[in-house]
Amino acid sequence: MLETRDLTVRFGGHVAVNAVSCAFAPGTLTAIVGPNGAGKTTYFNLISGQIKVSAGRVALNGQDLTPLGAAARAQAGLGRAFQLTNLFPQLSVRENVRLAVQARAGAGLNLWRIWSDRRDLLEKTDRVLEAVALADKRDALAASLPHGDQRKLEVGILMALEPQVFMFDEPTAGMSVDEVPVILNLIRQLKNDKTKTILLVEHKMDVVRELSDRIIVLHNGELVADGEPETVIASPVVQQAYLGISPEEKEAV
Ligand SMILES: Nc1ncnc2c1ncn2[C@@H]1O[C@H](COP(=O)(O)OP(=O)(O)OP(=O)(O)O)[C@@H](O)[C@H]1O
Repeated sequence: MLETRDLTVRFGGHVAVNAVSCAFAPGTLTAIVGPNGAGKTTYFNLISGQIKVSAGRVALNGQDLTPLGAAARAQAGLGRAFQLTNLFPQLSVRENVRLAVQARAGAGLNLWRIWSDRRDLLEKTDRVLEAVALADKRDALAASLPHGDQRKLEVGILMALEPQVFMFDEPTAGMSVDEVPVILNLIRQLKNDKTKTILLVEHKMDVVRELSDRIIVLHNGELVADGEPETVIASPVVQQAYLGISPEEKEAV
């Protein structure tokens, strides 16, 4: 169970995330929605350890992660897709995944190690490449891939690391229409696993509606709604705060 308790961060006088308490169970996908500037990415940054909290705590399976930096939190089981910064651009697609598989297996990050004795790790690398639909591009340099393929590779790296918690911040941003379903399928596969905790920041409501078991809404840094997707989407607070229409206007439409 991932939990945030009274999680708060202030930037100068501005409270970007304000006392957010929430728990996320394994086997669930929670979408985090809210208008621009609501604090969604900042909430993610506080959870994954990219920024320090002003107050409150983050815990995973009862372990207090708050004092830990981002790397230690990743070790503890938090996995976040980082808009391509996880990639090694000058390595091939396969080597990128292979290093993640190797790291997960505790085999270290030595690219030159002889791999023939670890057939299981090579097989896992190939399984991940199949899963992210990059098997036919395995020998291409990561840097040479189109944007959508780089995002898929990043998800593959994350899958190879097998974190307990997967955090996706607008995973389909900048993708072409035909690439979007591949990423959504991957997230669906992770969800079907039933053991992973998945958090998704997403603006596209159709994606949110389709994938999520639960939606939480942030507005001005505060948690203002939390519940089943249909109920939350229909709630006045979302109609007003997120979609920008008041219930009266909606009547008129
Ligand atoms: N490092 C920072 N220093 C100062 N202010 C910041 C910092 N990071 C975020 N903010 C402010 O905190 C607020 C929340 O920003 P955040 O990026 O978390 O919102 P968001 O909900 O993810 O928005 P979007 O949907 O546009 O990505 C904004 O007002 C933003 O300007």
